This record gives sequence, structure tokens and C-alpha cells, in this order.
Amino acid sequence: MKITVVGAGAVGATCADNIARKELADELVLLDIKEGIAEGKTLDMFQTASLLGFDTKLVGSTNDYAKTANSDVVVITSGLPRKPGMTREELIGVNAGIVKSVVENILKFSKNPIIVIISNPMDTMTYLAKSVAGLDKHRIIGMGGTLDSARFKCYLAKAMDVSINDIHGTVIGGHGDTTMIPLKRLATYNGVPVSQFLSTETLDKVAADTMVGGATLTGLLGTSAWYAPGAAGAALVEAIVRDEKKIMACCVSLDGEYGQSDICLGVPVVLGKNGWEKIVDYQLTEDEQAAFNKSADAVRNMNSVLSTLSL
Ligand SMILES: NC(=O)C1=CN([C@@H]2O[C@H](COP(=O)(O)OP(=O)(O)OC[C@H]3O[C@@H](n4cnc5c(N)ncnc54)[C@H](O)[C@@H]3O)[C@@H](O)[C@H]2O)C=CC1
Ligand SMILES: O=C([O-])CC(=O)C(=O)O
Repeated sequence: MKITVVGAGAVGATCADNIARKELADELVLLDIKEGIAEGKTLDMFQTASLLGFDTKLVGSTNDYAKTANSDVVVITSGLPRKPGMTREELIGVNAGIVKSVVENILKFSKNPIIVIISNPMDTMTYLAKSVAGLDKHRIIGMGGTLDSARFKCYLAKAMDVSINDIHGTVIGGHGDTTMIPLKRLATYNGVPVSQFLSTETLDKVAADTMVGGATLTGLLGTSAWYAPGAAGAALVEAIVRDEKKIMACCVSLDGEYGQSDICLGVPVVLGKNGWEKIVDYQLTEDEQAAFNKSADAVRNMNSVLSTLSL
């Protein structure tokens, strides 16, 4: 199994580090446009191997796509992160050009990879990658809902003061401060609805905190988060390469599912060796479906900006 991570910044390097530690790849390539950074980070990472007990071949590359040849899975994290006060959507002008050129370069050397998009605004970058790549739709997956669901579980566990590993929760919709939809109705503490343990006000606050989870961290850190985004990217890759058939919320191309078409948006999917293999129907209530439709409208609006850019 060969895995490439493009972008050796905070998220890309963390994702690669997790992939290496989990031994998901025989060969892991980290590529960045900035001279030396990918080589330096992979060398540093390999010097943790004997300490942490993993043995993955790590290759760093300064923009040499030949090194990525025949990748099975490619994770794209290249692009600007937001600064405090910005929205993810404001990154579209710069990141669309980067994501388009990265996808084109990858496909020169890998014929049929599964591509995981992390760069923001992620829903629109996934839509762009899908149209540029022209691959089977199941091979293009945006990472957002997996992270947002992890944040939802974090805030639920904190509010309930229980083990986070007993909490289940899913966030669907767009990966934006106002477009994501934490599904409060379906969140459970070991199978029991969390509404039995939390007041409506507290549960609403948990959902609101989840939605601005990325913005909160950006405010604290001065740039956006990387530990959980990198781990979420690696968890998604793990589900694919180990053919786990796990259900994760991912941004995928919808053809009528959840009432939407011609859009990439976050829904629960089964992940396996062929990418996203199936969309799971959570049977949304009327209110949830209305929120999903509103989220789709906002993401579609963002997608329409792509045609105004000279890409
Ligand atoms: N979908 C999600 O859940 C999340 C998305 N993100 C997004 O991920 C992206 C990366 O974030 P960070 O790693 O924090 O940023 P960063 O600035 O630390 O790293 C970005 C890297 O991309 C590289 N890069 C830029 N253009 C490139 C190109 N054409 N080819 C190859 N490499 C290129 C830069 O040299 C830099 O090393 C941002 O767009 C951020 O908003 C971040 C966290 C979560
Ligand atoms: O907040 C950001 O800009 C980065 C991101 O997507 C996240 O951490 O959820």
C-alpha cells in the first residue's frame, strides 16, 4: 500500500505521523512545495520509529510528483489555513488553484487513487477535485464530518463528565461554522440518548460549540487546528486501507441521496477498500432535513464562486 500526503504543514505532517504510527502504508510519501520541509519532517518522523516501534518507509519530496507514482491513497492538505476572525470560505481564492494543480499533478503519476481532501473550504474543494479528477465518485472523499463528529463527542463527554469512548455522535452537512449539523437526536451515551442526561439548553450549547469548534481553536492558536484534523484524516485512511466498513461522516458526491444532487456534502458513509462504498440513510426528521437543505444551499453558493476564478 502506497499513501501520499500533499502538504507537509501542520495538518499534513500530523496526518502523515498518524499514518506512519498506525503502519497503514508500506511507503508513505509527504510532498510540499516549500523546499526541504517534507524531507525534513519525514526524516524527523523516521527518527521516532525505533522509539515508537513502527517501520514504515518514509519519503519526503519537494514538489517531485514522480515520487508519488502509483499511490493507492492520496491525502490533500496543501493550502492556506485561516487566521482568527476569518471564515474557511475566505480561503477559496487561493486554495482552489492549489487543489486543482495538486490533483492534476497527482493524476500524472497515479492512475486511480482514492483522494481524500482536507484543504478548505473543504466541501467546495471536494467538489472541485471531483470535477478535475474525473475518477469514479466513490474515490473522492472530503474530510470534515469525521473531525466535526469527534469534536461533538468531545463537547458531549465534557458536558456529561463521562468517557468519550462511550459517546456516539455524528455531524452531517457542510464543514462550515454555520453549515454543519450536529445530530442531537441521534447522539448516545452507550446507546442511551444523551437527551436523558443533558438539558435542552446544555445540548444546544454543545451543538453550538461543536459548530464553531474550528473557529474556537483558531482563536486560541492563531492558526487552525492540526492534532484532531490530522488524526481524523488518518482514521479515514485507516478505514479505507484496512477495508473496515466503518460508518463515518464524510463529504461525498450526492446523486439524490438526502434530497440533494450535484453537490459534495457531509453524510454518513461506509468506508472500505473502494473508498466510500455506500451512503447510509439516517432518516432525517423534517427539521433536520430543512437544516441539511439550508446547508446545501450555502455550499452550492460557495461552489458557484469556482466559475468566477481563473483556475
Ligand atoms: N477539512 C478539515 O477538517 C480541516 C481543514 N484544514 C485545512 O487544511 C489546510 C492546511 O492547513 P495547515 O496544515 O494548518 O496549513 P499549513 O500552512 O501549516 O500547511 C499548508 C502547507 O501546504 C503547502 N502548500 C501550499 N501550496 C502547495 C502546493 N501547491 N503544493 C504542495 N504544497 C503546498 C505549504 O507550503 C504548507 O506547508 C488549510 O486549508 C486548512 O484550512 C485544517 C484543519 C481541518
Ligand atoms: O477551522 C479551520 O479553519 C480548520 C478546520 O477546518 C477545522 O479545524 O475544523
